[in-house]
Amino acid sequence: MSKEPDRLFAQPLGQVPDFAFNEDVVRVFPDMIKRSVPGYPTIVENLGVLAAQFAQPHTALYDLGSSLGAVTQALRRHVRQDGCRVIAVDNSAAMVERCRQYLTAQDSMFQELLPVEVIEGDILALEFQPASVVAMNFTLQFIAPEQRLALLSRIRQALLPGGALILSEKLRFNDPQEHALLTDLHVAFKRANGYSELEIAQKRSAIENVMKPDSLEEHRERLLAAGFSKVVPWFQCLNFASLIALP
Ligand SMILES: Nc1ncnc2c1ncn2[C@@H]1O[C@H](C[S@+](CC[C@H]([NH3+])C(=O)[O-])CC(=O)[O-])[C@@H](O)[C@H]1O
Ligand SMILES: O=C(O)C(=O)Cc1ccccc1
Repeated sequence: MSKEPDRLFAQPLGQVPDFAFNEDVVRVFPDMIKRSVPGYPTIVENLGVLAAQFAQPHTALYDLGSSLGAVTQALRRHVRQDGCRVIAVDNSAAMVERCRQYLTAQDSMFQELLPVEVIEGDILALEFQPASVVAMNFTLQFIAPEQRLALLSRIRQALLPGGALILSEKLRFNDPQEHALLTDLHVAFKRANGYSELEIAQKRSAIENVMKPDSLEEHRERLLAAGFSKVVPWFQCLNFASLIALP
């Protein structure tokens, strides 16, 4: 894993460009996500444990918006069902290239890992194979809001009985006081992880046009509208949460 620290927003940028998953972000991504998303390491590790409970023999396990493949690596280590394969999908060429390198490194360190395919492509254009596990770890929030229901409906159609969608997202809150409190506490988390006020402010303006969080209520209603039968939150740390949605 690259150990390069995230200083992408440390200098005044004048006009802050919209956030993009480009080569600069790829270089610092492991550090950036760990210092920016409270609970991220816990979510990734437990996602493997959860997935192992839902995986069905001879099915696909998807990691949608796989970035550098942290979730894919957890799936490959934890799932022991016969004949499962992991399909990781990301539309950032820079992410996909580095992800493939990390997975090759994982292959050389562990035996009996699930086979994996990394696809460079848009998850909105993906033809889903029958799947028992679909993980979207902080990816739906980057999909245009008007496309989210259709995507979740297609995931629901691909999911087999006994399977699950595991959906992690940054949340917003309808109650203004709750929203302000958890947003302030997230800023405190970033500060405690060494980000300056300038870094925090510039990152906020970089992501505000490209990342649109929903509330827990919106997620639940949309998942039910997409045909899921049950939505169970299993983790929340400040304004970041992860849900299990059952077909
Ligand atoms: N339409 C799309 N199609 C495919 N990929 C997309 C699309 N839109 C965005 N992405 C990809 O979704 C990923 C979101 S990061 C996921 C972290 C990872 N899951 C992790 O657990 O480490 C979340 C974050 O950085 O907050 C990026 O790699 C984008 O290129
Ligand atoms: O940094 C933030 O404030 C976030 O909300 C999370 C995040 C993490 C990594 C890339 C983009 C957004």
